[in-house]
Amino acid sequence: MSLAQTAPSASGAFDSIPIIDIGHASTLEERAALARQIRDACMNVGFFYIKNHGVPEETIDKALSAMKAFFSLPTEAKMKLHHRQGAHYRGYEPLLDSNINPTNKGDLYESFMIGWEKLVPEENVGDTPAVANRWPSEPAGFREAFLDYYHATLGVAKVLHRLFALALDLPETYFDDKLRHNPMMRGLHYPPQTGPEDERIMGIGAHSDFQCFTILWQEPGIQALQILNSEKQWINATPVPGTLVINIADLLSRWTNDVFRSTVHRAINRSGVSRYSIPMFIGANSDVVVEPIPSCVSPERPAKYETIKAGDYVRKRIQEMYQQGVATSNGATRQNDKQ
Ligand SMILES: O=C(O)CCC(=O)C(=O)O
Ligand SMILES: [Fe+2]
Repeated sequence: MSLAQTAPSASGAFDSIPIIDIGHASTLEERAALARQIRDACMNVGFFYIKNHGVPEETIDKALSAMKAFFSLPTEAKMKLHHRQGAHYRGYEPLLDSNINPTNKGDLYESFMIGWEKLVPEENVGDTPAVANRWPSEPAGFREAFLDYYHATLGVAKVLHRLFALALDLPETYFDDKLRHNPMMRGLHYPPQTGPEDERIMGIGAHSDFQCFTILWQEPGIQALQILNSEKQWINATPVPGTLVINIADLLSRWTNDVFRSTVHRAINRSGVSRYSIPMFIGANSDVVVEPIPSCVSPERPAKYETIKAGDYVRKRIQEMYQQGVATSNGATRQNDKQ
C-alpha cells in the first residue's frame, strides 16, 4: 500500500513517542526495516527518539559544559555578541527577545546560534562560509566544543535523511543534493520558572519548526518539552538518556502532502534548575523545487499544496510571521531567514 493510502489511518492521537534504535544500518535490509519504523513515527506522531545515534557522550558533555559556562557569564559580556548586531542572527539571543507564539508574553530562553564552519580555522581558507559565526572569547574551548557537537550531529542528519528517503519510497540518495549541509544550530538555556503557572509564559511557546527536520539534544533528567496530539493533549517528550529527539518540520510535511506530521511543540522548565537543549535545524537548499513526493499523492489524496521553491516558502513564512507582529522567530525560522 502506498503512503497516500495508509495516511488516513494515522490518527495523530498518540500518547507516547517511539524510540528507534538506528545503531544497525549497514545493510539495505536493516535500513529498510528502520525506514518502516520511521515512516510509522512520522505519520502518527511527527516526533521520535533515536538511540545509538553515534554522537559520542563525551562530545555532548563538553558541549553542555561549554554552554553552561557561556550562559553563566555576566549579561554585558553576552550582549557583546547580540545576534541582531551581526549578520543573520548568529550569536547571542537574550531572554524574552523572541515570542514564537504571538498570544504569549515572550519566550523565557536565551540562546547562542551558529552555522556551519570547519573545525580547524586554517582549513577555512579558500572555503570561507558566506556568513561567519561570532564566537565568545570565553569560556576557553567553547568554539571547539560547540563545533565538535555540530559536526557529529551533521553526521546523524545524513544518516537520517537517507532513512527518510527510504521511508517515502524514494531512492535512498534522493535528499543528498536537496538538503542543506550547513544547517543552523543553537544552544538553549531555559532558566527555571517559578511562581504561579501561566499558559502565556513559556520557555518556548507552542510552534512547529519551519524547515525539514530538527535534531534535538535535551538535558537528561529535566522534563520541559511537550508535544501536541490530535486530541489537543500535551504529551511530555521526557528526556530518554542516550537519545536525540527528531521532529518533522513544516517544509518536509508539505513536501509529503502532509503524510508526515509537523507536530506543534513547546517547552516549559518548572524543574527548579536550569535546563539546556541543542536543536539543529535541517533545511532544504533555497532553489529546491518542493512538489508532493509521488508516494504521498493518490486520487483520494490529491496534492494539497502548489509547487514552491524552498527559499520562497521560507521567505513567505517569515513575512507572515512578521505580519502577525511576532518580533522574532524560533531558531528554525532564523535559519531560513538567512538562506
Ligand atoms: O528546547 C526544546 O526542547 C525545544 C526547542 C525548540 O522547539 C526549537 O528551538 O524550535
Ligand atoms: Fe521547535
